[in-house]
Amino acid sequence: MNQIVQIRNLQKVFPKGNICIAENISLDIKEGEIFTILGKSGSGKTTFLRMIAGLESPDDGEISIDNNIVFSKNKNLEPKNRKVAVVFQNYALLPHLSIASNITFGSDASKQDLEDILEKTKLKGQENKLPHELSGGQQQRVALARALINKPKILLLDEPLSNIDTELRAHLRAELKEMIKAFGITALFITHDKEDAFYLSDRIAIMAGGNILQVGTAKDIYHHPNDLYCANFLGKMTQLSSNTYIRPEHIEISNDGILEGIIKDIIFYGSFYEVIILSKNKELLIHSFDDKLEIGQEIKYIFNGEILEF
Ligand SMILES: Nc1ncnc2c1ncn2[C@@H]1O[C@H](COP(=O)(O)OP(=O)(O)OP(=O)(O)O)[C@@H](O)[C@H]1O
Repeated sequence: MNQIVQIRNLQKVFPKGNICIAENISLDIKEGEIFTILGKSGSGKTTFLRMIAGLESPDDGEISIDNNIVFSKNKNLEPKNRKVAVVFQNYALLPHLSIASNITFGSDASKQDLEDILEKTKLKGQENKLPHELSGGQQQRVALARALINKPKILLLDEPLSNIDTELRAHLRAELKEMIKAFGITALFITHDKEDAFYLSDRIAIMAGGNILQVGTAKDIYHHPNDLYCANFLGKMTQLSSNTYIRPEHIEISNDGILEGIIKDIIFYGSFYEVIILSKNKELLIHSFDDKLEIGQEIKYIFNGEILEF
């Protein structure tokens, strides 16, 4: 697979407050993949995306898109010359403009381009409506159509799913993935939400304090976190010794177990139970599907998955 975005030694410090926002970041994004930057608020995700888009200047380093250097010591291409398009939080649609005008706003796309994109985003027949007359899913498609009409090489998505209520969010997330994959476009998605990242991404980079801590598939980073920060960020764990940890799904309540404990609490999460076990004065977290367990019950357990060591 071709590398469509190549980032080398990217550095950026905001002088006010001396905030290091990119500390020597190097990474590659492959053609056709959905690549996610996952990090807590303030980790530097938005600034990173803005540097790729050309909306913020790095202090040092190099960015190439589609084999063209768009930023280096001697070069800083305008956003419109970078073959990128940005989908902003809440889509940033213009409320008083028709769907057609929203899609073509600021673009020199032809009538045929508009027709094509309306067709591809299943918005044919909606072009004369105003944004508020469309459903959440349709509004998202307008935002994608507006981004895609200029045929960018990479789609940059700045937390498009935040501030949307849970039910609609799940629907929009599914449609977003379907659309991106149908267009076959490379996408860089930034989010603080682990679930969105796991759902959408081919690969994920974990960002903290302007650093990329780990890059991999969701499975890679969940099962083989590089450090304790990544491990904790991606899911719950029980500490077993000074440097060993285990995920709740890797402890099993079983009569074959040689370790013993007593159930201290059971929390119902809908599709599974989180069971807190007291064993040798230590609390262990277990995820279980067994709906016969009771608080106070004596149980035996085994470790049935990898023990993480840092
Ligand atoms: N123009 C600026 N000047 C000074 N500091 C800035 C500027 N833009 C962002 N920052 C600071 O840089 C840090 C990272 O901001 P950034 O928005 O890139 O992070 P983020 O991970 O996207 O967070 P969020 O999800 O909250 O937007 C924050 O502490 C922010 O206050």
